[in-house]
Order: sequence, then structure tokens, then C-alpha cells
Amino acid sequence: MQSSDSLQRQRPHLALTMGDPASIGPEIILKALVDPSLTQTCDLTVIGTRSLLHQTYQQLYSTGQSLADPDSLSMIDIPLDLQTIRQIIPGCGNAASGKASFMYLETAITHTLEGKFQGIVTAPIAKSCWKSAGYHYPGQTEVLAQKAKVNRFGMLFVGRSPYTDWTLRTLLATTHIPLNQVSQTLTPELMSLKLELLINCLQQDFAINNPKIVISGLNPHSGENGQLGTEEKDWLLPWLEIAKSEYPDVELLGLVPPDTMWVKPAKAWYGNSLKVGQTGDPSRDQPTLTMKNPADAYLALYHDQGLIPVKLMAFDQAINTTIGLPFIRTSPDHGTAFDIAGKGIARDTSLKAAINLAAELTQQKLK
Ligand SMILES: NC(=O)C1=CN([C@@H]2O[C@H](COP(=O)(O)OP(=O)(O)OC[C@H]3O[C@@H](n4cnc5c(N)ncnc54)[C@H](O)[C@@H]3O)[C@@H](O)[C@H]2O)C=CC1
Ligand SMILES: NCC(=O)COP(=O)(O)O
Repeated sequence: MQSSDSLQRQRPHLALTMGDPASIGPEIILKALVDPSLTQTCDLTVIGTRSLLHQTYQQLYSTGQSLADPDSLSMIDIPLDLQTIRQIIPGCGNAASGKASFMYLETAITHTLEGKFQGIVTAPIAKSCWKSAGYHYPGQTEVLAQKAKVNRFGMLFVGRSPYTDWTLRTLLATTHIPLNQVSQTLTPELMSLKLELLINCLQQDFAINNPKIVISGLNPHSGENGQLGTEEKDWLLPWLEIAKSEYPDVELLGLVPPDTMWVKPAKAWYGNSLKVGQTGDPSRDQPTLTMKNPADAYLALYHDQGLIPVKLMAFDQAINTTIGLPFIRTSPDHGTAFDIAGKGIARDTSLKAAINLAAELTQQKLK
């Protein structure tokens, strides 16, 4: 049996960045952190601007929703000058909010690399606001990787079905690049790198020793034998055959046509929850798993190929996690939602899931 001392030592300390302060970030943080179950397994320190959390608190107080009191939160407070504060208006992301969100992330990374935190949960930022503020990164993922001095990393989405408890894991081979650059960016080397990262993550972080991974084709019908695109025939299929021989303990399936690839995961996600007798409300229906032996992970070749199905099935429940870093990083699957910022209607479900997953994965690493 473990002593309470060793359990205490294994309790992860996570940084939670406020994201873009003009977004729903402050609101979902105040909503999530009122839930005591979140801090049962980890300690959380918010990295942001306390006065802006106060503003959100005041703004939403009259809605009668449960909110954490900003003064009660463990925080690294990054005060902003009055002129910047005036420029930060809910729903209006701009250079000022972009600069603040970049500072929150940088601070979280610095403290984590120094050992103060074992993981980072990031609220959403807007890449366009970073650009306006002069930060030219495709997203938070690349900043994390650069500052951690890592060049082998991946963007993995993880979602646990509320209907069946099945876990959907989707790794993107390419991420934030224009569609017309996907084909030339994909190479056998890149695919091997992403596959290796995914297998390591499944085995080490999720304790799946012999994972089953499904890999998508690129073109309609996976190229239809060269008639609808040649990448599959030219190199993706030969690459897959080599990968199969390199990983005899891993079941690699593919190249599955990108449209049909999502039929089985959707069945595993929904189960028969919408059959007679079931209400469709996951909190009332009994979990049922109808798909036998669904895959442990899906490797999609580009952003929308992977994220359209993830968001259709799991929006607000899935988590974006960066794999390959020396620490855990998770984030909600949604963005800044400027259209609803300040309105009090943002859901905190994905942020809570991101905090819970970060705590779980960090504990796994600390064992
Ligand atoms: N983790 C991150 O930092 C992410 C950042 N983004 C950034 O967010 C910005 C906006 O992206 P969009 O494509 O518009 O996606 P979005 O996720 O911000 O919004 C899409 C729709 O979902 C709604 N929505 C999003 N989150 C919600 C929540 N928690 N509760 C209730 N409704 C919610 C929004 O109101 C909107 O109608 C972009 O600048 C993008 O770069 C996008 C995805 C992830
Ligand atoms: N579509 C996912 C996304 O935009 C998240 O990006 P990042 O800021 O976590 O790199």
C-alpha cells in the first residue's frame, strides 16, 4: 500500500492558461473550477490576469450560474496595463488579447520546464490574434514544441463516448497547413514519425500494448487504384506494408477510404443508444457497446479529414493533446467562440475533460 506521502508526491500540479481573454476562456475557467471533483486528483494554477477574471465574474454573476470566485483561485497573475485592459472586450479578439494569450502560454511553458508544473492545460487562443500581435505560429502546439526543443510531436484528439464509454483517438498527420500543401507535405518519413509517436503514446500513456490503428487514404476511395489520385499507389501503400513489418505487435489497417473510415468509430461512439427504449440523453441511457473490437486509434492525413468526424461525434467532449513533449499538454477541442463570449452560454465540458485527462496522463507518468 502507498503511503499518503507518496500519494501526495504523485499528485500532479497543472498549469491552466486563460487563453485569449476576449474569448470564452475566462468564462469556462470560472465555470469549470467551481466543480470540486476537478481538483480531487490534481492541483491547478491558473495563468492569466486576475482582474479580467473578476470582470467576467461580475458580468456573469446576474445569470445565477455557479462560478468560482477569482480570489479563491491559485493563480500566477499577469497584470496588464490599463490601456491593454481597455482593449480587451469579450467577443472582440485583437492584437491586445492575442499578446496576452501568448504571454500566458509562455509563462506556463517556462514554469513547466523549470519543474513547477507537470502538465499544461490550455484554454483556446486565436491564431489570427497572435498574428496581429506579431507572433507567427500556426498554433499553441508549435510554441510548446519549440520552447521544449522538441521536433517530433503530434496533435492527438481524444474523446470518451458518453453513450458507450468507448474512447476515440485521432492523430493528424498534418495539421495547420493549407489544403493545397497537404499532398507535398505528406512523406513516408512524416508518416513513420507520426505512426511511431502514436504507437508510443498508446503503449505508454494509455497502456495499450498491442494497439489496433486504422490509417486513412488521402484521395476519394483511397485513389481507386490510381484513377482518383496516385499518392496511395505511388507511396502510401508501399509505406504501410513496410510499417506493418516494422511493428509486428501492432495491428495496422488501411488504407481505408477517408469517407467510410468513420462509419465504425461512429457506431462504437453511439452504440445502440438511439434504439427503442433509449432516450438519446447519455445521462439517462445505459451504456451499451455494440461495435466489437473497434480500433484504438485513427491516423488521419489532414486537419479536416480527422476533425470533421471528431467534432461531429465529440464536440465539447474531445480533448486536443500534444504528444511527444517532455510534459503533458491538453486543451479543449473547441476554439475561442468569440461569437458567444460574455454571453454566459459557453459550456465547460471540454475544458473539464481536458483537465481530467491531463491529471490522468500526468499521474500515469509519475508512477
Ligand atoms: N485549442 C485551441 O486553442 C483552438 C483554437 N481555435 C481557434 O478558435 C478560433 C475560432 O474557431 P472556430 O472555428 O470558430 O471554432 P470555435 O470552436 O471557436 O466555434 C465554433 C462554434 O462552436 C461554438 N462553441 C465553441 N465552443 C463552445 C463552448 N465551449 N460552448 C458552447 N459553444 C461553443 C461557437 O459559439 C461557434 O458557434 C480560431 O481562431 C481558431 O484558431 C480553434 C480550435 C482549437
Ligand atoms: N484545430 C485544432 C487547433 O486549432 C488547436 O491548435 P493548437 O493551438 O492547440 O495548436
